[in-house]
Amino acid sequence: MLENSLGLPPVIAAHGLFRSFGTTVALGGVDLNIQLGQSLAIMGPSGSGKSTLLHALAGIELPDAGRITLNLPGYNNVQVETLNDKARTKLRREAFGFVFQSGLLIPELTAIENVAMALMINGVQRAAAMDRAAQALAQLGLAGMEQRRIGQLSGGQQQRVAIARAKVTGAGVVFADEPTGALDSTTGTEVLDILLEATVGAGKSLVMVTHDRSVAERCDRIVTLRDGHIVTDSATAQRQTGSWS
Ligand SMILES: Nc1ncnc2c1ncn2[C@@H]1O[C@H](COP(=O)(O)OP(=O)(O)OP(=O)(O)O)[C@@H](O)[C@H]1O
Repeated sequence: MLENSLGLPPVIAAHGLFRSFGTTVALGGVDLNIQLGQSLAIMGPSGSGKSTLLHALAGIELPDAGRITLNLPGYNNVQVETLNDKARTKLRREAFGFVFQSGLLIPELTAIENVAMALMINGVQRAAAMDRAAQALAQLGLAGMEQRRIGQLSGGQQQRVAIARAKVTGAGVVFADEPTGALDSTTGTEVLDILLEATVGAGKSLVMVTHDRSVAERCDRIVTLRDGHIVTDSATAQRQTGSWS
C-alpha cells in the first residue's frame, strides 16, 4: 500500500470500486487514496458518480466490487466491504462525520440535542454530551442558539450545527456533500472556512463533493469524475509537473 511522506498509510485506500444500477455504471473501477489531514474535493458533471463514490468511501452503500481499506484510530487495516450493516453503522458513528446539504439534522430536536445525540449514541452520558455539545456550538459561533430547533436556524447556522456534530465525536474523516450548495456566497464562504478549520485544521481528513470550482479550489486536492471514472487528479498532475513533493 502506498504511504505518504510521513510513512503513514492512507486513512482510506479504495481500489477497483465498481457499482452499477441496472445498465448504468455509476463507478467503473475507481482507485483513490486519501491521506491523513488531506482535504479532497470530488468534482464532475451531474451523474458522473460523485455521490456513489462518497457513499462507498463512507461505508453508506457498498460497491458491487472493489476494496476499501481504513487506517484510522481504532480501525487499523479494516476492510469496509467485509463489514456487515451493524458494523458499518458503528464505523460511521465513531470514525466518520457527515455534513450534507440538508436532511441529516433532526428537525424535532434542538441544535444542542442534535450535536449531543451524536455522542450519546456512542455511549457518552447525557450530561457530559450536552456539555461537550454546548462547547462545540460555542466554538462555531452558535452560543445562545443551543435551544433553537433546526427550523429556527438559517441555512448557514444549520450547517454549523452539522459541522459541530461531525467535530464533537472526534471523527477522523468528515464527508461533505455540497455543504455550501444551498447557501449564499458569503455564508457559503464562512461555512467552508469553519469546515476546513474543524477538519484539516484539526489534523482530520475532509472528502467533499462539490459542483463549485471555487469551493473545490480551497481543498488540497481535486479529483474529477466522468462516467464513473477519475479523469483528472490534481495530486497526480502536480507530481507529474514536479511541484508535488
Ligand atoms: N439508487 C439508484 N438507482 C438507480 N440509478 C442510480 C442510483 N443512484 C445513482 N444512480 C445513477 O448512477 C449514476 C451516478 O449517480 P450519482 O448520484 O453518483 O452521480 P453524481 O455525480 O453524484 O450526480 P449529481 O451531481 O447530479 O448529484 C447516475 O447515472 C445515476 O442516475
